[in-house]
Amino acid sequence: MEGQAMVIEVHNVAKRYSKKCKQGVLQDISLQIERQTCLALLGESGTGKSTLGRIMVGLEPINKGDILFNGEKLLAGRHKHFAGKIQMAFQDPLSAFNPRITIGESLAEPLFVEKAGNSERTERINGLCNDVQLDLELLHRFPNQLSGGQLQRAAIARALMSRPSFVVLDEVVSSLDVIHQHHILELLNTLKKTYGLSYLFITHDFLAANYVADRIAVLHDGAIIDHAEKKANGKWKFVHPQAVRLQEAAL
Ligand SMILES: Nc1ncnc2c1ncn2[C@@H]1O[C@H](COP(=O)(O)OP(=O)(O)OP(=O)(O)O)[C@@H](O)[C@H]1O
Repeated sequence: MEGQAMVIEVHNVAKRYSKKCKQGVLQDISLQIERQTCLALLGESGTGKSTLGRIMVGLEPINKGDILFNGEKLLAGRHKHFAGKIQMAFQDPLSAFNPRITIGESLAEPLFVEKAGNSERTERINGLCNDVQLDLELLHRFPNQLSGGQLQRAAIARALMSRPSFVVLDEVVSSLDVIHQHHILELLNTLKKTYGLSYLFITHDFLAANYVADRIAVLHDGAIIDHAEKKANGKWKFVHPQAVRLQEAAL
């Protein structure tokens, strides 16, 4: 990967929530994501995937190491400094929305921050709803009046509203049925190309990773134990027994 433009780089990151714990949640994590590529972070529950995702959007402080976004050091708490260029979407899309305002009002919020005028707001909201195939009628509803699939499309539109270049997708299809999972994964692939996005796609499901990822890093007990690139024949070659087990369990 030497010489390729990296959107985000994680160098030797360690994270410990409490000094009382002997072992930290993450130990010596290093990874990089190039422009317009998707790195899937695959691992079982409790291995530290969401923690690493939150660290990579600047929501969580670290105990050791460095995170670079477009070559600039990312410090927890300085998320605003990157002006929406890094975004995150979650398993429970309801958590992305204020229950007291309509979906349309929620989608407009990042545009008010940018001081976009009325016509630009309408244009960008309509454009993104079109891209994520969200019916404009739904903009007048409140979050609890949408289905899980509709809400996840709206959450993705909201994450993309500020025109980010890097998005952390934390188990974004886990709560959906297989048909809707497939639709959202297809949508993510299209959006990646349309907007030149880079993703960290957090999942416990090898099949979901296989669908969207250019590379997969396997996280186990807070460490990256294996790393594979999709071969030309669409296959992956893992070496570590735990990574092979995760792959075989899905097939
Ligand atoms: N804010 C926190 N304070 C203390 N411990 C935490 C906190 N957040 C997570 N942990 C602990 O860190 C470990 C890793 O959690 P994390 O949510 O990062 O794992 P995960 O791989 O994303 O799991 P899942 O797939 O179940 O969401 C767990 O043992 C969890 O209890």
